Amino acid sequence: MRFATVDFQGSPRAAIDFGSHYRVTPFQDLSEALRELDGDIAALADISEFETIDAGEAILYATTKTPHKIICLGLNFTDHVAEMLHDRPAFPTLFAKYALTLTDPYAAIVKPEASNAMDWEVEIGVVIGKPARDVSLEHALDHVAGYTVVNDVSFRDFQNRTSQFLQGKIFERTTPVGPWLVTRDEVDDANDLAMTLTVNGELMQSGRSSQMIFGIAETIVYLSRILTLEPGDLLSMGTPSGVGAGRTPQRFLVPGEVMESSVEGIGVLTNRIISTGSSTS
Ligand SMILES: NC(=O)N[C@@H](O)C(=O)O
Repeated sequence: MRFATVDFQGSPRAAIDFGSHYRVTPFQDLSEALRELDGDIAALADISEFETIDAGEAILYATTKTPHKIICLGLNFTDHVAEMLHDRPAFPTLFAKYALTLTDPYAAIVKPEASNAMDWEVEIGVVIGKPARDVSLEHALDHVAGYTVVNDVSFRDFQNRTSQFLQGKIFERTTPVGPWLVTRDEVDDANDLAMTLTVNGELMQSGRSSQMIFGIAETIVYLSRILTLEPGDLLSMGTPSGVGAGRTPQRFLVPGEVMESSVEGIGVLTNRIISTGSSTS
């Protein structure tokens, strides 16, 4: 099944994708729906109270607009570790983002005046279903509601100011998520999906999630030793090689450019970079 957060009469709503139309539920987004349904995404389809909107008219918002936690892995693809001149990490390199950092799958993204090193990173997003605490590798994927696409847009000049990534990863409304949440049964093996990113149609990143150093189940086990992963939380699994900072000469995004971030079997994000003061709609 495929789910999305869509606009309904001006506000976001969790919805089920029925191809020609969306069935719109009372929940404000998929994270809230998962929290209210104890992580059982399939139960969303049984909600009796709903409206419908034509798929052609649907405006899609960030799949998860209100996650309690957004936990990201850095340096999790062997070729990206190499291009960034880092050593292979012994443990997952973690950083967080805030809900205010997230934006919609087709939104224009404002290039902040403060940064001149805006970069792209296509990633697989994992949306948590059932709460996960101290889970085993065998059962780890049972806690996954589904997958989505994330572009971990990064600001290298801020990111490299200190040993911590955070300040280069949390600029307001710069991380698109979506277009859909695709349930596990629809994805053959999320640990072996093709991932690409283009800028103005030029291929920048082309990798497979099979290059991940820490896989999805392993990461859930690792994090669940630290804290409870709650329904609607978003994990972002890291990016393959081909980022702007890894190139010679380095290349960064400027207003007018368009990124397309795609993950096989899940979807494509399309985002134009605009300058401050331009309208985002
Ligand atoms: N370099 C860098 O920030 N990379 C991470 O975000 C990543 O590996 O995904």
